[in-house]
This record gives sequence, C-alpha cells and structure tokens, in this order.
Amino acid sequence: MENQTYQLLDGKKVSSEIKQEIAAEVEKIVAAGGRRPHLGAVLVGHDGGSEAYVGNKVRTCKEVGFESSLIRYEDDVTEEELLKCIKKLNEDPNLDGYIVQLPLPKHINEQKIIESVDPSKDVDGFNPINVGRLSIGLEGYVSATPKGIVELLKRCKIPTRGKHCVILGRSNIVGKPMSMLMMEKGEPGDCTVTVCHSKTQNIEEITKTADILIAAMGRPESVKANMVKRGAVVVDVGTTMVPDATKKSGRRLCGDVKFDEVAPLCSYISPVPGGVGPMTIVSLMINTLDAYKRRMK
Ligand SMILES: Nc1nc2c(c(=O)[nH]1)N[C@@H](CN(C=O)c1ccc(C(=O)N[C@@H](CCC(=O)O)C(=O)O)cc1)CN2
Ligand SMILES: [Mg+2]
Repeated sequence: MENQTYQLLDGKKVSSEIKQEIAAEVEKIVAAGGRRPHLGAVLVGHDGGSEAYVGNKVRTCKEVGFESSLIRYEDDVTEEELLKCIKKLNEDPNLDGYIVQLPLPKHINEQKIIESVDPSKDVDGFNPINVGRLSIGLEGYVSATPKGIVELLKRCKIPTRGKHCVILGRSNIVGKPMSMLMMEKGEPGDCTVTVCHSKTQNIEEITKTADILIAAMGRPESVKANMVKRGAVVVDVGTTMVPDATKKSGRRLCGDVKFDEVAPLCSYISPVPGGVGPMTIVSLMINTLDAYKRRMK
C-alpha cells in the first residue's frame, strides 16, 4: 500500500502564534495602566535539562512581556529552606504564579513541596487541589504539557469526538491529566480513552486501534511502525537525551516515537524537538496570564 502523506503538528509554529497573542494582550493591559503578569521559578541545583527548561521559561516571559523572578538554590538546600521559600512566594502579593522545577534532589520530598504551593498560584497545575478540580471538570490550572497538547490538537483542527485515544504512560504530570482532558466533554475531548503503561500486556494490539496515540512513557523510539494504525494522529511527548556521535555535543534529543518509520503511516505527527516541548512552555504562559486575571478580578 502507498505511504500516506503526513502533516506535522508544528508546536514551534503554533506556540509562536500563541506567544504573539499573549504579548498583544499584555501590551493592552500595560497601555491601560495595568501591571505586567509576574511568574516565579524555583530552580534547585545545576541539572543541565532543568537549567535549559527554566532558562526557556524566563526567556519566554520576556518575549510575551511578563515579569519573571528566578530563585536559585544549591543541590544541598534543605526541605525546610525550600518550604520557607514557598511560604514567601505564596504570600507575595506581586507574584501571580510560580513553578518549582522538577525533578528535585532525592533528599527533598517532592510531593510535600507540590502540596505546599498555594493552589491559586500553582500555574504548573501539580497541586492535588488543581488535579482534583480537573478530574471533575472544574476550572483550575492544568499541567502545561497536557494542556499544550490539547491546544495543539485544537489549533491544528484535529477531530477528537468519539475517537479512540490511547495514552502511553501514567505519570502525574502527563499521562493521568492527559487521560482526563481527552475524556472531558466537548472537543478537544469526547474521546474513548485507554491508558497503557509498563505492565500493559499485548500493548501493540491496543495501540493499533488508536485514532490518536499519545506517547509519554519516556522510552526513546519505543513506538514502532507495527504499533500504529494507518491514518492515526501521533503525539510524541518524549524528550530523552541520547548519545549521538555525529553531533558536536555528542548527544541529541530523542522522542518516544521512531519518527522515520511511523510518520509515513500517520495523518498527523508531532516532531521532537519542535512539537510538544514549545507548547509546554507557552501553556505555562497561558496559565500565568490566567492567574494574573484571577488575581486582578
Ligand atoms: N515544574 C515543572 N517541572 C517539569 C515540567 C513542568 O511542566 N513543570 N516538565 C518537564 C520539563 N519541561 C518543563 O519544565 C520541558 C521539557 C521540554 C521542553 C521543550 O521545549 N523541549 C524542546 C526541546 C528542548 C531542547 O532542545 O532541549 C522540544 O521538544 O522542542 C520544555 C519544557 C519536567 N519538569
Ligand atoms: Mg521524584
């Protein structure tokens, strides 16, 4: 059978359109005498990936006209110090929202930190209050990666009603909230959702029936052509650094999907980089603007 021509779910392009929209809105607010939305970011240690992601968040704030504050701690910061910082951020009247970049060092209880973030400033949507609100369809902050994927599907006009959406991965940050969003009433949503994970048996029999396949298990290039139905929409959430001797840096970013063999089967597929990643960053900006508006009400 002939190969299908696929279209890219171009997160870079879509996110740049959204950034322009946000920037225009901020300029209107400022022109009318309002203050700028303000995002805080807490970064612990010097992990290369976390440094890059937080750097990107701070840079994007500048691009859209937000104020940003970066609070840095060394790897050996105590949980008590971090909780003190969170208390200060929760009480800061000039801060609309903030994130604590994950992962945190092993000696810090990540869940305790997440639960200490005031839900009204939790623009990462990780606090159980926001997760609970999402699960029953109430307004709140939705984790940036799944929110970004939904926005990407919406802006690329992907029909979702009645479709079978298979999600690979059950993480609190992506898999679980993604499943809730895709089964939510109205499009993008109204899907029949299946969540697969490391203990799922005969996984390819399930993924083969997916109209929309979302790969978020953090296993580089593990989704192969034999797992994908012809005409499927494939969203690749993976961002693992793998060794690559042909690159100057000696490594490259790798998605969860074996792009070259899967793409010809797809109607739409998101690339890595340039797919879900940029949508994650811009969704954090959308959440921050929402936090600002709620604070100003
Ligand atoms: N507090 C949080 N911690 C973490 C989150 C989060 O949403 N909040 N998610 C991930 C990391 N992450 C954002 O923090 C993130 C990952 C990847 C990208 C991204 O833009 N990827 C680019 C490529 C970047 C590169 O070349 O290195 C892409 O896919 O095009 C953005 C954000 C874990 N921690
Ligand atoms: Mg952890």
